[in-house]
Amino acid sequence: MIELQQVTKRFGNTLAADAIDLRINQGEFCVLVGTSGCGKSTTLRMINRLIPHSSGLLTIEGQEISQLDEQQLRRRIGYAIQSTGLFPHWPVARNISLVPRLLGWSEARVTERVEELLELLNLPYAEFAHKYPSELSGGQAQRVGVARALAGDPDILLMDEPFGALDPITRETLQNELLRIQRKIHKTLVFVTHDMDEALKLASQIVVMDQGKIIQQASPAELLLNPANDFVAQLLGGEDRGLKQAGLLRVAERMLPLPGPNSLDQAPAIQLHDSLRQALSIMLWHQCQQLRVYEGDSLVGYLPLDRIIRADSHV
Ligand SMILES: Nc1ncnc2c1ncn2[C@@H]1O[C@H](COP(=O)(O)OP(=O)(O)OP(=O)(O)O)[C@@H](O)[C@H]1O
Repeated sequence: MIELQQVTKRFGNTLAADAIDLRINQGEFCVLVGTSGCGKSTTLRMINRLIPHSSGLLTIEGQEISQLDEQQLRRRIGYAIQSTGLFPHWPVARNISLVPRLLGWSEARVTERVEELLELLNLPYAEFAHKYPSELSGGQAQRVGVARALAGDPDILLMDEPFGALDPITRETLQNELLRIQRKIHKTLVFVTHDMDEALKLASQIVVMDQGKIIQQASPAELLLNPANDFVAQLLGGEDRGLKQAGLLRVAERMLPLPGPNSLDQAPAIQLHDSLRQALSIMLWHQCQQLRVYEGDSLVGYLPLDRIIRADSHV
């Protein structure tokens, strides 16, 4: 668990972090979100001591981080940033192996780890291990950055706008991959973004910041239902909130059993795990009011428009 108690950071007269109280449990995907200059990056960087906090208590598993040695910090906390920070004159494999080497792992263990991580990030070893960062696309470089942050098998992964510079499609792909990876490795993730949609998609807990302070901490669903004030509501997109909420709900939650054989032959299809927002979009596009719901190749039910709008509607 990461715990910040009354943690403050001053840069001269600027209060970049103002008495932050925050507790991030093991396995949590915590996203810090807010407008530019609100103190997200400062808060993140205090956790790996890149920025020393001015006052307050900042502990990891109960240990004040100022008491941890450099080696322990490096082992326990991975860090990925937007510009990737890859060394341009080192090939991918060497970039990824930086922390394991610093930790004194054997050559065989380092190689095994690099292979494992490239596979996890969907970068085939034979194709990518020997490439230089300049030979990678933005999305591939970002994957290598994430692989490098995970290399020492840290308990905690800090990510500062890692997908901020990518085009929307690559960005979405990497968001999905990060969710897939997190389901597999179950680290404690602290992720900074100014993009509320990204926060809603990724987070188990969202921390909204403004002017160095935490304004609200809640799950995506709670935040959408009960924004603490107008500022949070505005960050959530005002009247778009309904659509964003639909983006968090799965078709599975509203689907109904099939009314009878062949009764829906003409209806477009959707997958059980897709969102109600996707369902609504398909209905608008096809100008229809019901969809056939599939789990893989199997037809498992149907979703009428009324059930998107009201959970208690039985049509
Ligand atoms: N090294 C520094 N020296 C002086 N002031 C700083 C320093 N780093 C950050 N600040 C100030 O602290 C405040 C918070 O900055 P921070 O980078 O944490 O914000 P942010 O929310 O991450 O913003 P962005 O999304 O634009 O990166 C800002 O007012 C910034 O100007």
